[in-house]
Amino acid sequence: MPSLTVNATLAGLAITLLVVGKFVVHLISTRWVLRHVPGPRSASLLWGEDWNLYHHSPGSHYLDWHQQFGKVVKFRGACGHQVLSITDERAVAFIVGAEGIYRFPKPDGVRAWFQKTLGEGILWVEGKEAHEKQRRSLAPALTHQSVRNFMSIFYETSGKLAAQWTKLLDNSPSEEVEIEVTNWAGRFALDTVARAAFSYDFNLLSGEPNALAAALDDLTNNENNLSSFYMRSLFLIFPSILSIGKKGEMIRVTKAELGAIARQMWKDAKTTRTDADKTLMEIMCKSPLVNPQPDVHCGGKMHEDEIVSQMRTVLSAGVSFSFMHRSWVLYELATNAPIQEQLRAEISTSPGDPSLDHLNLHYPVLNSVILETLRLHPPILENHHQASETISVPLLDPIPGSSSSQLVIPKGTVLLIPVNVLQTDPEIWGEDAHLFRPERWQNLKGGRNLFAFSDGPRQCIGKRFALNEIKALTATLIRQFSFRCSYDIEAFQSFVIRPRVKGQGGSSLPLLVSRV
Ligand code: HEM
Repeated sequence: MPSLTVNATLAGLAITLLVVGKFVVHLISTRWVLRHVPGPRSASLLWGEDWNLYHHSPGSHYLDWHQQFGKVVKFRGACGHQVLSITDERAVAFIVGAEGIYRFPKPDGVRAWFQKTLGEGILWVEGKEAHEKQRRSLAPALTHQSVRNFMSIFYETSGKLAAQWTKLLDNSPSEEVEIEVTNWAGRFALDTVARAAFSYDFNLLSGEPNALAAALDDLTNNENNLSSFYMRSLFLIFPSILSIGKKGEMIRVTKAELGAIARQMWKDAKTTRTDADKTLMEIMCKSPLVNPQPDVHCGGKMHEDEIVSQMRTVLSAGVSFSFMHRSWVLYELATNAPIQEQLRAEISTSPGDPSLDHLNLHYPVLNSVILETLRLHPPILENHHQASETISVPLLDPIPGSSSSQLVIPKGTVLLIPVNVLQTDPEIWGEDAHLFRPERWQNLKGGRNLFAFSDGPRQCIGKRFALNEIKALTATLIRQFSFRCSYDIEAFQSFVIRPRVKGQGGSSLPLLVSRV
C-alpha cells in the first residue's frame, strides 16, 4: 500500500514537472521569436500587466501602449506569458477573416469558460466544419425577416418596462425618480430574449426578484474584487481554476438552471406543432440540420444536448453581451441633453411603434445614437485568440525598426484585438474620436466600421437582433421619459464593460427619470 502511495506521488510530481517544463519552454521560445515586438516593461513578475489592466479605466492602457509602440504591442500577462495586442488593419482582417479565424481559435481558457457556463454551443465550438454546422442551424432564426417578426416582442417588453417606470413615478411624491437602470436593462434583456427564443416569459419586468436573473448577473459582475481578479488573470493559462471556489459553484448552478429551462422548452417545441415560425427554437427545430424531415417533429441530426447548449448560449449571449449597451445608451442621452431633445423630436414624428424598416431608414438620429454608443462603449473590450500553429500574419505597417510586412506568431501565443483602440483611432474617426458625437454617422464617407460585433465568419450572429431591440426600446422610452444623470459615472472592467458610480463597487447607473 505505501509503495502505491509513493508511486502515485511520483507520478503526480512527474506530470506537474512536465506541465511546468512545457510552459517554461513555451515562454522562452515565444519570447525569442517575438523579441523584436515592442511593448511595456512588466509591472509585476507574477501578474505582468494584468493588475494594471484590471484596476485602471478599461482599455486605457491599450490606448497608451498603441500610441507609444505602434500597431502591434507585446506585454506580459500572469506568470510571464506573452500576449500580443494587435490593431494593424491587415493583421486584424486576416485573424478574424476566413483565412485566419479557424487557425486562431479562442484561447483554451475562454473556451473552458463557455463550456462550463453554457455547454458545447456555438461560442465554444472550434474548427471550420463543426462551427459552420452550428452557425447554419442558428442563422435562419436571426435573419432580417426573423428579426422583423420579433419586433412585436421588442415593443411589448419595452412597453412593460415603460409601464413599470410610470408606476414608480405615480408612487413618487416628486416629479422625478431615481431609477437604477442597469438592473432594469438586465430584466428587459432576459425577458425579451427568452420570449423570442422560446416563447418563455420570465416576467422579470414585473419587478419581482428572480434567482436565475441574479445568478446570470453575478456570474458576469466582477466588482473589481480580488478573487475576480485572480480568476480573470489566471483562467487563460490555467482553465481549471474555473471549477473551484464560490465562482465555480455559481457557474455550475447557473448552467444547470439555464439547461433545465432550455430542455423543457425543447421538449415543448418537439410536441407543439405551429404553422408560423415564431420563436428561435421553432425555427431551429425546422432546420434541415436539426430535423432531416421538416414535416415530422424535431429530432435527428443535432443531439438534444447540442440544442440545449445552443439555446443556453443564445440566452446568455443575448443578455450578457447586450444589456450594458442599453444602459450606456441611456447614460449618453442623460448626459447629452440637446441630443436627447433631438432624438425625442425625431421619434415624435411617428404616431405608433415604427416598423423595423421604418426604424432603420427614417430615424437618422436614433441610428447614430445607437452606433455612437457602441463605438465609445463596446461591451466586449477585447477579442481574444490563440495561435493553433506558428502562423505568419500579413501587416499593413511593418513593426518599427523592421521592414518586414509579415509577423510570425508562435504556436500557443495568446493575442487580443482591443476594440476600444480600433474604434477611437483618430486616423479613422478624426481628432474628436474620444467624444460622443452621433452626427459623425450621418456624414460617413465609408470605410468606418465598428468592431464591437467582431467581423468575419465568427462575427456576432445576433447583431440585427441586438440593434433592432435597442432601437425599439429607446424609441419607446424617449417618447415617455426624460433622463438626467447627477452622478459621476465611470466604466469598469467586468465580463463586459459596466458603468458604476465613481469609486463604488458594484455596477449601477442611477438616472433621474421624469415624464416628458
Ligand atoms: C450589443 C449587443 C451585442 C454585442 C456587442 C455582441 C458582440 C459579439 C461579439 C464580439 C461576438 C464574437 C465573439 C467571438 O467569438 O470572439 C459575438 C458572437 C455571438 N453573439 Fe453577439 N453581441 C451582442 C448581442 C447578441 C445577441 C442579442 C445575441 C443573440 C440573440 C448574440 C448572439 C451571439 C452568438 C450566438 C455569437 C457566436 C457567433 C459565432 O461564434 O459564430 N449576440 N457577439
